[in-house]
Amino acid sequence: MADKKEKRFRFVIVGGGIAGVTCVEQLSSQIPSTDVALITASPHIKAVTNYKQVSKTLEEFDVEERPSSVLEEKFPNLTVIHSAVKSLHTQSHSVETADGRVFGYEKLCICSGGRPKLLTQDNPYVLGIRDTDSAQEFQKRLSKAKRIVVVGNGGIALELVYEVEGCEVIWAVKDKAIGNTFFDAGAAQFLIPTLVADKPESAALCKRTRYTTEEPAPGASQSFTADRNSRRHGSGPTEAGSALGPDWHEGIVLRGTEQVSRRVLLEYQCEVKKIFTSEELLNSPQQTLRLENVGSWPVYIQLTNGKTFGCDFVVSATGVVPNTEPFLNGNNFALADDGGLHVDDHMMTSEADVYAAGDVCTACWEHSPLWQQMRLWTQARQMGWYAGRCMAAHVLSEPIELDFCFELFSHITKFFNYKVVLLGKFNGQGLGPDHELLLRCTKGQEYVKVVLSGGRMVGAVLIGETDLEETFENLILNKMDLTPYGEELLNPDIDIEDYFD
Ligand SMILES: Cc1cc2nc3c(=O)[nH]c(=O)nc-3n(C[C@H](O)[C@H](O)[C@H](O)COP(=O)(O)OP(=O)(O)OC[C@H]3O[C@@H](n4cnc5c(N)ncnc54)[C@H](O)[C@@H]3O)c2cc1C
Ligand SMILES: NC(=O)c1ccc[n+]([C@@H]2O[C@H](COP(=O)([O-])OP(=O)(O)OC[C@H]3O[C@@H](n4cnc5c(N)ncnc54)[C@H](O)[C@@H]3O)[C@@H](O)[C@H]2O)c1
Repeated sequence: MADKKEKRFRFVIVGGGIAGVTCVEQLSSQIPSTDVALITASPHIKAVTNYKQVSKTLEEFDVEERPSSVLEEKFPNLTVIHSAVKSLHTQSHSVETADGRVFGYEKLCICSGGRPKLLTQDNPYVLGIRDTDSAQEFQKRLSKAKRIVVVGNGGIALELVYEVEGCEVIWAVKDKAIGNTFFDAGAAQFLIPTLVADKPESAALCKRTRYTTEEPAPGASQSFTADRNSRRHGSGPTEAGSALGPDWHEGIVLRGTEQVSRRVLLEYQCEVKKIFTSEELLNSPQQTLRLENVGSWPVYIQLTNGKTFGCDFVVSATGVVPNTEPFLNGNNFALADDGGLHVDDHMMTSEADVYAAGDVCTACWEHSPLWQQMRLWTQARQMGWYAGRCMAAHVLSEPIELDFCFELFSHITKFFNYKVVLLGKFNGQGLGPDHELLLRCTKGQEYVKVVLSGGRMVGAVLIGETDLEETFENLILNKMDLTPYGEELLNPDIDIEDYFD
């Protein structure tokens, strides 16, 4: 390492995903004369386009994969290096890439993202979905599949069970309701009928009520079948490396071999006990399967509820692990419990002059009472942008305060073809029993849940075209005492926007 010729840059950013690219853009526009290097393992970079600030904290944007030359043309100060960082030497302020080059830095920002946290690492029948390569592999295997098992209850699982057609899906969730990372059991109940046949809804009654949920019994199953006529056709592939994001499935056909359309069997409150091939099963002394099933599937999955399913393959949609490995050896990074690089309120890690942003880091500052970290595209952009600002402020010796975007958690997404907006402590996270829920639900149309604490709105889940996000965001940010309004707050006959004008 000492013999290798080193090229130095003032700023080095690692990772061409949303966090890294946004950080580069921010640095380059704040200090146009400075030299910046973007080192990325992937051949393309991700760019935010059509950015729209929907309200004070809610934002929407598209993400495009672009050749890195587009970024270099825009910022003449920028050099893009296509190679993976193999090691980091914080003492000498340098990184070494897989092709043996060494780059020195004054300030470094690690934006290397995450990778799927698979149920098992070495089983060819267990797939994760992260980037284009893995999405294409999934699509290829699905096109020959009759039955798959999806394990996990977060964003990817929710998207897959809705999108996959022509293949039976066994969906194993460890919770009592679907979608636990994004919403509560009430919202899950609202969404579940969407997995059933696409019948036109009869005129729905709008009702407002206190929050109640009906949970399936432990180990219970539910099955759903739907007819769908629509088909999507493929567009060009995306590059390997960076995480996919909103609407990643829009461009690809997710279809199995069967004529049936969507068919989902839900297994609640169970985890995976064992995954084995048909050969392993035949050779196993304790045979737990009925013999007629043996050999008809390439892989079998045994669940903790005692059921075993044969399938073509298993999708492990069980979260992400931060990509920290190349940076740890020989350094002294503080890591959070989830394996992310510990960052403070200036996006600084515990190593001097090393910052981190996006899925690779864990926000360890004292959070605003209404914000929490989730590994999302929006937060990757916000963190990259703020890290760039902090790095610039530090070299210019300017003061900088935690950005307003970390004041209130907000996320807009789409599940089961419904617009979903999440605000603040949307699931009452960390509030204990000391909170109240108000609910308005119109079957097939909208689900509105408000979380109140001490009479103040602290969170909301809005599903459907509710048009309430901006007003609710204001009510949350203003910390207004809403006790006098009681349940009128969700009265559908009152135009709430005018009400609080
Ligand atoms: C299937 C899927 C669907 C999703 N849908 C949504 C959604 O609807 N909404 C939403 O908000 N979020 C969604 N997400 C999450 C979102 O995509 C991520 O949170 C976000 O992309 C993280 O951005 P990032 O820049 O931190 O990391 P990444 O996008 O993972 O980028 C990391 C970059 O670092 C590079 N890299 C890694 N290691 C090295 C190394 N050693 N040296 C050099 N370069 C390296 C990689 O090549 C890549 O370019 C989804 C994720 C997946 C997988
Ligand atoms: N629309 C969106 O916003 C969207 C869509 C897709 C993905 N994403 C993001 O992409 C990333 C990856 O998605 P994901 O769905 O893999 O992660 P996730 O964090 O959203 O969900 C992981 C799920 O797996 C479950 N789980 C974890 N370990 C398990 C185990 N051993 N057995 C059974 N279940 C287990 C968890 O309880 C959780 O329900 C996440 O950061 C997610 O937020 C977001």
